[in-house]
Amino acid sequence: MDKIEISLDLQLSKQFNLALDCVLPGKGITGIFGHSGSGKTSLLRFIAGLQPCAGASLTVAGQIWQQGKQKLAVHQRPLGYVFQEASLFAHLTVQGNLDYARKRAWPGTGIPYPQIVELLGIDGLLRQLPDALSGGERQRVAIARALLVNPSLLLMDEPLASLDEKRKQEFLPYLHNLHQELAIPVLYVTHSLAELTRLADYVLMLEQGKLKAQGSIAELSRQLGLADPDAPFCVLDAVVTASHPQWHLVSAQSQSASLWLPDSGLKVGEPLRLHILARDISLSLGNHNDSSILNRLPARVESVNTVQDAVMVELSSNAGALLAKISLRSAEHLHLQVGQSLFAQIKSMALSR
Ligand SMILES: Nc1ncnc2c1ncn2[C@@H]1O[C@H](COP(=O)(O)OP(=O)(O)OP(=O)(O)O)[C@@H](O)[C@H]1O
Repeated sequence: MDKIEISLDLQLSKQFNLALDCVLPGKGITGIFGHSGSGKTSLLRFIAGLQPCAGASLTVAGQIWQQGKQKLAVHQRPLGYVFQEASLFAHLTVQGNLDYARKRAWPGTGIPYPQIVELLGIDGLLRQLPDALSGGERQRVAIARALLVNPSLLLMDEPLASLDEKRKQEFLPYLHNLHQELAIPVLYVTHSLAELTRLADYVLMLEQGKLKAQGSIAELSRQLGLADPDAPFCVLDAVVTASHPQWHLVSAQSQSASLWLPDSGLKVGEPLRLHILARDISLSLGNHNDSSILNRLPARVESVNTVQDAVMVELSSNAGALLAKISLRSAEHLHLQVGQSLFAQIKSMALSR
């Protein structure tokens, strides 16, 4: 019931066909990820009702948006849409833009207005005109406006694309905070792995209009981590379990493993998404407790692949799937083989959010 069910076969041009049959979670952020031209925006446009597709079907949280001849028009779909560039009304102040959305809100209880304003940090901008805002501020207002219509589904098409790297980093915490509060699903289009692994709970990977993979970030961790040739990584979800102020460290639980990591003002109970570079994981045949490395996880070698001048080792551990990048020399020295048991070592200082 509480899901998004999509089935479409859309011939957009002679060369491009978007064909999908999938069920997405009815809560949390689903990242729609793929290279340029893979069909991400076309999928959002179909969901919004902007891209017609005969014979397709779409159900959102039990409500049929399209099936057979039945089809809700664009204005009948309770959704919010945030585009790459914020499309605010230039003649209205920020307050005016927000009021416009509030007057058109769908019935039901969404996040209350004062909380939306606070979560997106736009309280000080309400009297300004859109032209006086920075790109990041405009996008925050655009998100607030999209939420104020009390949507059942929020569509975001590369909302950070127009921001420079510094502004993106400033913006991400707002999305992160919002994520904690939102009860509705968000479909978030991006081709940035960093954004995806930081924000998404679930991923739909597209390739040339077809579904390449779908699953939780943890399930697709290896596939996603290997997709970044410059800095392969793995992702672990953890929860802070204890604080150790005397060492400026916290303990966090990831599946059944306990990890040490730097205390950057983290609270006990706080969920974390750890992004670990493959080059920050070393391997050892024994459990060397005489080293400075605090995190030593028993692991099993799942695959060993030589990639250019290094060796990528996929591992399973009681913290989740790991990826280690080691030298050819080290791989030879350890006689690495699939099925081998060893220890994955991760410096606490290498564990960052
Ligand atoms: N209305 C249309 N008519 C014909 N072809 C279209 C139409 N809309 C999109 N396409 C084609 O469909 C393909 C997918 O486009 P789409 O914009 O959905 O990809 P994308 O993954 O969002 O790309 P990007 O990341 O570059 O925005 C492209 O080859 C595009 O040229």
